[in-house]
Amino acid sequence: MSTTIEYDVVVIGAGPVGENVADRVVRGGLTAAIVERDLVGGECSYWACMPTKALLRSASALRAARQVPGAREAVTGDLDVAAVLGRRDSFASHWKDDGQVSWLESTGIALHRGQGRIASARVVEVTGADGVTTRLAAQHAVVVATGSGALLPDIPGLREAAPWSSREAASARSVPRRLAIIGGGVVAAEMATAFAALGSSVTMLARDGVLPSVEPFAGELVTESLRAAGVSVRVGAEAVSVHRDDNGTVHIATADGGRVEADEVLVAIGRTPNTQDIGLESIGLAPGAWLTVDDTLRVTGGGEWLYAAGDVNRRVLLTHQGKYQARAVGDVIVARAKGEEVQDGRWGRHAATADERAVPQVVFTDPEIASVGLTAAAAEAAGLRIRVVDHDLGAVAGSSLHADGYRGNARMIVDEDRKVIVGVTLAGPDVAELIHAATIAIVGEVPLDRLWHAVPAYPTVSEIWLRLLETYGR
Ligand SMILES: Cc1cc2nc3c(=O)[nH]c(=O)nc-3n(C[C@H](O)[C@H](O)[C@H](O)COP(=O)(O)OP(=O)(O)OC[C@H]3O[C@@H](n4cnc5c(N)ncnc54)[C@H](O)[C@@H]3O)c2cc1C
Ligand SMILES: NC(=O)c1ccc[n+]([C@@H]2O[C@H](COP(=O)([O-])OP(=O)(O)OC[C@H]3O[C@@H](n4cnc5c(N)ncnc54)[C@H](O)[C@@H]3O)[C@@H](O)[C@H]2O)c1
Repeated sequence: MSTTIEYDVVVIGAGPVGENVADRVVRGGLTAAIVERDLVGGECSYWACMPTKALLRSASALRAARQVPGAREAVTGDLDVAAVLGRRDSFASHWKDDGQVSWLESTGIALHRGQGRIASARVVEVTGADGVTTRLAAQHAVVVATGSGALLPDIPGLREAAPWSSREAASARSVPRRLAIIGGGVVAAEMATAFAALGSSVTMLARDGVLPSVEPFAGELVTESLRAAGVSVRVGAEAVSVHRDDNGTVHIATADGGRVEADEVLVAIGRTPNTQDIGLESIGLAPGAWLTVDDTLRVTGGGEWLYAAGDVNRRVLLTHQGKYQARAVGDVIVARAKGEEVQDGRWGRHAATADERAVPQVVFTDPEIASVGLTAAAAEAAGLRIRVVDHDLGAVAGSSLHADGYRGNARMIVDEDRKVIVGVTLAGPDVAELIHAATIAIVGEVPLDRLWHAVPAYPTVSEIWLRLLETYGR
């Protein structure tokens, strides 16, 4: 055991969230160390957001070109799979973290490589690959930003069949001829889209439906388009046993008596927190559990020095929202350390208020699903008196120009008591870039009367805003 190194703040986990926490802390004038056992940059950079979106982007560009006469005629071939995988490799930085390490160096954040474990209040021990343990003492705070890993269900034979998690899908070196996917959520839908476009024969076992947490019309559009792309979407099918035979073929049996054969099976049924081996037991918390936090990201029952941000607190499992939490937690640690005022009220600088009801997400399927805030079902469950306003996204001038046969739908949820928007879902080609306008309307609680004065440019797809307001009525 070496001597103890002291910092103001110690962050465990150098994913996008941990990096941003450390950055805010250092910008605020404190010293910070970050502990990472794998690659600096985390899941998002190497095995999640970036490589998966790179896998999807080429097919999406090809589809877009094929929907516009003139461009369509210029597209004469299919996807170049090797080029797609090559571009993906570069977006995953070839699974090397030199770039991110240089950034850490430039900001003055100290990096300690190894498994970080809380040893006692304010103390983190880091065990490196060489077995040497370094002790870090945090003057003000320890922030757990260890993220999440893929959840594996207890299906007989599944583990022995060496299934893919999202990691193997995102970093695949080749495209399996047949790919089975257990799950129907975001990872399953995106990877079915990507691998079908890359040439796999894909079967999706969507026990609870396709994208069950988005507005139903959006899930239906994606299901329809996956089927049109040749994906066998089996809604309601539950895998009950899995077996990989000596030839490498995976056999899956479903509860309804169905059978699926594949070369690889991807499991995408949600996440589990990376808290199994971070020393939580040393401070009386349960290993393996999600960490519950207050709005300033302080861990419930963890002592005033312990915070958790990003996937590990289960508030929202998305990079941008985790980074938003990181800004709040970094700033609140600095404020508390300096004895400055803590602004933890609703929408205060140090509170992650948007996590509750203003979270944007884009699912990069065909069509894209962009949403923010509440769905109609969620708003009703929350007891709001709402009006649901739907409009055909393909019926605005900008959409018809954007692509021939543009198909899509838009839904706006209005809180009738406050006359503000509390949810928006857009389903259609290239809607990703439209969603921020909705996020601003929701976070700003812009009254509908005022939104009439936010005039969308003609002829853009954004004219959907005007159509939604007209449908609602003035
Ligand atoms: C396939 C897939 C695609 C996704 N696509 C998107 C997307 O398009 N957009 C989006 O917003 N979100 C997306 N997400 C979600 C996104 O990846 C996560 O929300 C994000 O990575 C969370 O960041 P984080 O920093 O909390 O955790 P992570 O990125 O998981 O980083 C945690 C880091 O902590 C390290 N660590 C863990 N335990 C220890 C320890 N004890 N000691 C030292 N280091 C440790 C890990 O090695 C890791 O580097 C996707 C997720 C998946 C699975
Ligand atoms: N574009 C993006 O923003 C993006 C892309 C990928 C992942 N992510 C994030 O990563 C996280 C993980 O994604 P995910 O798809 O693994 O989880 P998810 O929560 O989106 O979907 C999991 C799905 O699996 C189903 N399921 C649960 N247990 C099952 C079982 N035993 N058998 C069959 N189905 C089962 C659930 O009903 C759910 O539909 C999500 O929270 C998501 O927000 C985001």
